[in-house]
Amino acid sequence: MPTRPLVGVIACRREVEGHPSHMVTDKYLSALRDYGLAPVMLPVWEDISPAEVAALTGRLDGLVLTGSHTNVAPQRYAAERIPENTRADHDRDSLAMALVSVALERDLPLLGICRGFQEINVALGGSLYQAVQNQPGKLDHREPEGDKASRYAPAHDLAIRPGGVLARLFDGEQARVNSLHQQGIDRLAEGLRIEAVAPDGLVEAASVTGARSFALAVQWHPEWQPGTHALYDAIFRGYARACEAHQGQLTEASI
Ligand SMILES: N[C@@H](CCC(=O)NCCCC(=O)O)C(=O)O
Repeated sequence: MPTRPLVGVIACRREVEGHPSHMVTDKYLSALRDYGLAPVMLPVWEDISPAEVAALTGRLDGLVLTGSHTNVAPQRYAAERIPENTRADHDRDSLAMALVSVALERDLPLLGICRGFQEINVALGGSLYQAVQNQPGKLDHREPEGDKASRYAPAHDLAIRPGGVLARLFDGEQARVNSLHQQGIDRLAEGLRIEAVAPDGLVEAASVTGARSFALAVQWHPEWQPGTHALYDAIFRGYARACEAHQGQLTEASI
């Protein structure tokens, strides 16, 4: 019986009922499940060792770096924390940086979402605006008020760059996407290709130049009801195909 590709999903550290915990919100896991994948949560410790990372990822067919209300530590891109930057998760930062290297070294399909997009940029040498709304000429990209349907509703236009990964996945040069982030791409890392921008010029998606597998990261949240949004659906279909291909390679290799 064919097994589903196994996809590692990075956790966040939270306190649950008074206990330190590792968690992933369901929408990431259910979206991966709905597209035929088997998601598994990857726990995060700041002092995780390379051997532990290798053991956690050795059987995976893909990696997903999710969104989170916490922020990548500004020290990781040689910046001082600003007052608007109030939430950190150093345990998550540590594994996220390691997973970017693992994905690219081992051609593991990599999907970054929101904080995950920012992590990939920082891991590859880029930097972030800690409060995009403070930048002259930039929109306020923060999470709107209201119920979840309102918060994850399309919030701004998106211009998709022709000839890239996203343009190959999605037949269209324009879309509208949700927006739930205060931070954003300042200096784009070398080795990343711009795939889409917001009306204010903020980079909203990038791919890893020369990656031999799927390596795409987006600032918005395609895991939110992807079946109702053509662009979100195209991203998850493309990612699932890449994970299936990786699984096939492993299966062939294991014969
Ligand atoms: N904290 C960063 C990234 C924002 C982000 O990932 N938001 C996710 C909200 C919760 C979820 O849907 O997972 C920033 O503010 O830029």
